[in-house]
Amino acid sequence: MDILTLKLRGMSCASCAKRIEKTILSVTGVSECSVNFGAEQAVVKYNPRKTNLNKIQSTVEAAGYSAYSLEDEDMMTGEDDAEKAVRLAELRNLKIKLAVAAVISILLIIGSLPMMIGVHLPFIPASLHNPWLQLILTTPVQFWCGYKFYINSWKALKSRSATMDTLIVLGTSAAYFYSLLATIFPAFFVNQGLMPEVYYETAAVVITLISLGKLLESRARGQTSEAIRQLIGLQARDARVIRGGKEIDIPIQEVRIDDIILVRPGEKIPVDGEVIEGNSTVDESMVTGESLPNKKVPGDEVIGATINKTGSFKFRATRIGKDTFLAQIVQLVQQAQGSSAPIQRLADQVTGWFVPAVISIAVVTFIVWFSVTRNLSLSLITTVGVLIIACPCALGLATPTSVMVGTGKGAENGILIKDATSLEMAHKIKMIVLDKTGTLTEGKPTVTDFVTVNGTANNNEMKLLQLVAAVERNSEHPLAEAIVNYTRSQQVNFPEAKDFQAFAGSGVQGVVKNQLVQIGTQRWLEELSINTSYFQQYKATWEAAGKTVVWIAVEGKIEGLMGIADALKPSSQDAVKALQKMGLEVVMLTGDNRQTAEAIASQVNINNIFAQVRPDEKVAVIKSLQGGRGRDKETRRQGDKETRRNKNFSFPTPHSPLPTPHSLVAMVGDGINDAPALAQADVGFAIGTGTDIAIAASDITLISGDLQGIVTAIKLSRATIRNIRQNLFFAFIYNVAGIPIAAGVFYPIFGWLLNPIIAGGAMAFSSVFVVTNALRLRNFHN
Ligand SMILES: Nc1ncnc2c1ncn2[C@@H]1O[C@H](COP(=O)(O)OP(=O)(O)OP(=O)(O)O)[C@@H](O)[C@H]1O
Ligand SMILES: [Cu+]
Ligand SMILES: [Mg+2]
Repeated sequence: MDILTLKLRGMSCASCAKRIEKTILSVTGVSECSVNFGAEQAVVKYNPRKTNLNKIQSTVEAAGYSAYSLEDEDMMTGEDDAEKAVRLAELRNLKIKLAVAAVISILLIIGSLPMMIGVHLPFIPASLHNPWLQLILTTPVQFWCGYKFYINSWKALKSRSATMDTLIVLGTSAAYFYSLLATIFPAFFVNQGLMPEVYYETAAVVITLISLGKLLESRARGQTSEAIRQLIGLQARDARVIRGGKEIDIPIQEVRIDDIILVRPGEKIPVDGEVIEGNSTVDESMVTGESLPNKKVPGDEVIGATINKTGSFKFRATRIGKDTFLAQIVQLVQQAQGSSAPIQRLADQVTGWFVPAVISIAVVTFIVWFSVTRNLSLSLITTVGVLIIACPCALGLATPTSVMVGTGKGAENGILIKDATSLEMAHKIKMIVLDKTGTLTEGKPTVTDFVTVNGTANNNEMKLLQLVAAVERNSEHPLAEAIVNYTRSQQVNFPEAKDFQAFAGSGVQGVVKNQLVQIGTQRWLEELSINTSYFQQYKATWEAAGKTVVWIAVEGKIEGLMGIADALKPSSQDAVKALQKMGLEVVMLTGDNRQTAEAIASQVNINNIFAQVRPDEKVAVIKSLQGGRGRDKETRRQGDKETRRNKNFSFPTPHSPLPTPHSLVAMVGDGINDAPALAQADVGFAIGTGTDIAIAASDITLISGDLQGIVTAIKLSRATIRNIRQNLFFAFIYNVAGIPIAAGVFYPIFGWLLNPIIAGGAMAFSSVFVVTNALRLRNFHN
């Protein structure tokens, strides 16, 4: 199965999106397709052996739209020049037509003003009231300015469907042709006992207003994808590479992997790479959202599009083109913007049958009015009003535009939201589970204490350290790294270890110089029946200070104890406080010892702790906090399997009673060993520091390690959902209230009727309102 993202053109409203979706799905070999009207994109899942891009494209074209693939190459350059020229020409054309239509509409309104308000206005020339002149004025508006509506509805008709264009064409044509008959054969109407009234201004003004609405809407919609444009704009244009011993400036597209690139102070770093010479500080805020500049020394990674501050350095390019960190962010945000939120489902269902329903209502309106009143004009006016006001375009725009602005805003703050579903879920979170190491703490532990049973005589201390480091060198656990670094700093060389084994969440073992060395938790060593009744005082003091205590046994006997400290992130305290203030239950989940966990937890004011939880048990903890709920996504199933395999799992008791487990649970982890738990959680936040991010398992990635990002993400989600609700409410109310008024349901009671001109204005501005409201989200800040 391949996945393809298509850029679409020619859609006029949400029912077009539905139609394209159906069209693409009808292609054999396509299994899934979702079209996003706001982003003008389609995501297609297809079997490459049964179909291809060309076939899909030509099917879309046959339905009257155009589609082209978002090629990897263009992704970073945005639309190409030819594409842009076409769009600008179209825009100019639209503006000219609009200007013509507006001038004519004003003349027509002036001409029919005396009739409308029933007063004779001497300064208005009588000729403007002449139906023949009005006919001459209106005809170009109807067929030249309104040409697009005819074309679009004809295309829709050909594939046996109807869109908002159909409604506009039906409504305005009814007004136009009725007036035409009344102009040519007034006698016919008089004979029937009817006034030969004309409604030219209705047709012309409706077309003008809707065109104006479209123009404003497309302009506003252009701004919703501003975040992407800004991201792409961050890219450097060229790079100074060293080739053949010479420094040359080349465009960034020509940079190859392993090129050596020179960066001077104040310059943009062109691509991703690794520093090989020199050092500097780099402002990475545009990508990570983290405001403090980062120090860079040889061996450190640099990210393309970030800005070099103080020093000059050389680096080796490791990722270019679409593989760079920035390109991946752009791609991710684009995908998220194109996805649809569950909250949109209802609106989608409604728009699916909206147009046919409206046409039926219009027909019924006409029949009822005509048979009751025998008044052709009144029947016509109500029918046209229904056709015009009932357009569901605002409904189709309500969610996608807010999602686009919301996800873009996230990216601006260093928060990558995977899809609209995650964005929506985040506002419902009731409980948030924080991993300790690497999430609340820096994840860069250092050995602070080391004691041995036999004291320091005979260099005994260093000999033990040698054994420990020999084993730990084989482990990739952060604690192991701390121990190895400590050993190196003591200038101790260490031998090879044999039979290395790691026990997740417990410790490691290996054979060094024919001795079995075991390093890990007290619990584990006790399980191995090793007497751990030593060092009670040290253990208690270190743990109370929030240090991790690591036990060392050689040949089944305790020989030493290490205290390892991992500093709290500066942001942790405030972030936890903010989360609690938002009404969230904050829980800590860690593999570390209870006392250590408690010490850390008390520093940040967390009361609910799950300690000594093995990595494979974390999924089960999350699941039980969710009330044993299973999840539907594929990744979540993976998590379930994980727990089932672990049959002996007994649920660890939390420190204090937790609230009833039913709420939505979010998990925050460093994204590597916490992956299954992140996938199990309703919303998984991955802490991705630098370029080292595990986006796959999480729903939201915080590019910098700052926990404040969680607060921002939840606030952003809440703001977005509020915005969507406003939009949906407005869009629904507008249609729900507008249709009966236009149909004249209230006419007999209150004398309410909706002039089609007002209906046209309301319809045109409903979508402008929705998009403008979504753009308000751009002002979001936490
Ligand atoms: N390589 C190792 N060397 C020494 N001790 C280890 C090692 N691996 C695990 N341990 C012990 O097992 C405990 C649990 O490890 P685990 O990886 O599950 O959690 P953690 O990284 O300490 O905390 P968190 O769950 O918050 O990330 C550690 O606190 C440590 O005491
Ligand atoms: Cu519409
Ligand atoms: Mg860990």
